Amino acid sequence: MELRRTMLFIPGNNPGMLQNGGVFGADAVILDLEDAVAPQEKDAARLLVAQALRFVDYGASETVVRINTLDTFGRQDIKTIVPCQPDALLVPKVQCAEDIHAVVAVVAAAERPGQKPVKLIALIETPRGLAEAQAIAAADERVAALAFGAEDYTAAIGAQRTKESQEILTARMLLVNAAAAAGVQAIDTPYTDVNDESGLRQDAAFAKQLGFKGKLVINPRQIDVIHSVFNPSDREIGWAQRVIKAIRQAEAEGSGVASLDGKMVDAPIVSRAERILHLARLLGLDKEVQA
Ligand SMILES: CC(C)(COP(=O)(O)OP(=O)(O)OC[C@H]1O[C@@H](n2cnc3c(N)ncnc32)[C@H](O)[C@@H]1OP(=O)(O)O)[C@@H](O)C(=O)NCCC(=O)NCCSC(=O)C[C@@](O)(CC(=O)O)C(=O)O
Ligand SMILES: [Mg+2]
Repeated sequence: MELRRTMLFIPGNNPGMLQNGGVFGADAVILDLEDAVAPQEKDAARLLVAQALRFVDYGASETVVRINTLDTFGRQDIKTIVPCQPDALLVPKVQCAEDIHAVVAVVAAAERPGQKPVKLIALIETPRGLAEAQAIAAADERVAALAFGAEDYTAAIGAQRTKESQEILTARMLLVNAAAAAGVQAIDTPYTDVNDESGLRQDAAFAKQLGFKGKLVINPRQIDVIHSVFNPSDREIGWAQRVIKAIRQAEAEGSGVASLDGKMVDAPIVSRAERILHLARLLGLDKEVQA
């Protein structure tokens, strides 16, 4: 499982930001050729991003490039970018499984022999894309995650965007379900007020509660806040360890159900605890913790 707690957008036409983007510790950097770049700057940005992939050290961050749609600049983006070996492409405004098939065909033709296959992350930000999200997620084995773009989505459905975000609750839940049904990750929309740390913390905590595995990020100051939310807390790790202990003891006594703090522990609780411990191990947080 890839860690994608934070995926930092870096405008593809900003050499300074492209140069420094690796130092912030985001799980992924998204070098953006789409909406952060004006049409007259697309060609220059594409070359800058290609150079960045070759020469900038993004450390442990997954390298992702947001391409344009195939009916605009996307084909040229793929031809130039894929040979520079990004880990993944973020495909915007995906409407249906056929959009993924079309991108896969262009990507496969652009890959060099022996190159590690480039993964795809589908950005779901249109009403049709949301309606088809499960088919999109299952369209090809390259699809590793669905990401949600709430600004384009709410604009398209004519909803008013609010801090409370009630208007995107259903969309968020549908997206998490579609991703889970296809066995891929769900990544939440960016929080656009970069100066509102407590709002970001609340928003990220709610996204985690809904089942998202991380968030798109627009500013480096948002990264630590989001990591602290998506990292399992000592309390969660301690609870998970006690769940595993309790179920092992019950199994040794011939039962598949245990009791912990007066609450039933059975298979789904155990699998939640195992997911927490798996994430804790990935993050090196799997020390003995007392809840
Ligand atoms: C928001 C703001 C203007 C704030 O500026 P500020 O100046 O207040 O930032 P400060 O914090 O003061 O910066 C302190 C230092 O960090 C550096 N620094 C800042 N941001 C950095 C960064 N991202 N990467 C590397 N470095 C960075 C900066 O250069 C400075 O470095 P230095 O001068 O050396 O000290 C700035 O962050 C920014 O431009 N973000 C990227 C915005 C963007 O990419 N949007 C498009 C993608 S979203 C999207 O498309 C979603 C969606 O698809 C969703 C949907 O559909 O719903 C859609 O369509 O909307
Ligand atoms: Mg968008």
